[in-house]
Amino acid sequence: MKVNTALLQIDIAFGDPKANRTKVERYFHEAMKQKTDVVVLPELWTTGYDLGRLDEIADRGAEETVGFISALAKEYSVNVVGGSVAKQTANGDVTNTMLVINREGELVKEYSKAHLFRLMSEEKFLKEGNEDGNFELDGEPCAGVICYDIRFPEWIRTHMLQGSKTLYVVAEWPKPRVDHWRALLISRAIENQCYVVACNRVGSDPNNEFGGHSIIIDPWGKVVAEADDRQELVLRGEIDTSEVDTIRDRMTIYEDRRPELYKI
Ligand SMILES: NC(=O)CCC(=O)C(=O)O
Repeated sequence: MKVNTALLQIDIAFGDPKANRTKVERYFHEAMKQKTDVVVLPELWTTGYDLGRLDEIADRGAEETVGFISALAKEYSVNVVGGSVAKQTANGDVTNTMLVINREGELVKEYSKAHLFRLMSEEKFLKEGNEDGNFELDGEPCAGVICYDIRFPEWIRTHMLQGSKTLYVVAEWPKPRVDHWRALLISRAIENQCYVVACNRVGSDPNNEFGGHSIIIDPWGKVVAEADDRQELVLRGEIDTSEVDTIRDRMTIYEDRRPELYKI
């Protein structure tokens, strides 16, 4: 299946959900000028990393964000891997949660970041998730993870063993480690023989400068499209999930695995 993807690589206003929604709406309309099947947003795009003010700015039950994305998805009949937001749960915890919404405007998946990133103090303010990020869009099996999660190849493999062909990654990845970002994403694509569609932010907040380089990688590890490190833009690329089957049939790594030897 051919899937036209559009990644919104944007700067994020620190702790200002209203300003961020206005910007996302603008870029969303821009993206919809061309045929698009899936729109992807970055990590924590409503609040940025303003973790000290989550009491005030986290989205209760993620209801406001789901309503916002759902309206856009329905208006344009497009699937949305809606980045992640700080979601305040019923018991008062806050999770870093990806929201996936289909063309009908239905919430098809919530995935909460499983690996919290201590270098950005996530473990002090956020609760980790314990569920996987598998979902379907237009009948195709996909997986979604959040930023630091890509450093855990066993977590990505756990998803791919369920049959996913496309890995969506949403991120706020700092510039000083952007070489890790590229290398890790290319490795995840090659070792899992899957498409990787990864949306990062640009700009800076009081603590970090972010590295952009949103990227689409094919299941052979070739870069299909890549943004630079500073520009706000819509990065577009077409993926063809039948390529995944071709490569998996030709080089049979899933059949050749020896899980009985692995000690993890
Ligand atoms: N927001 C994040 O999870 C950042 C992860 C990161 O920077 C890394 O190096 O890993």
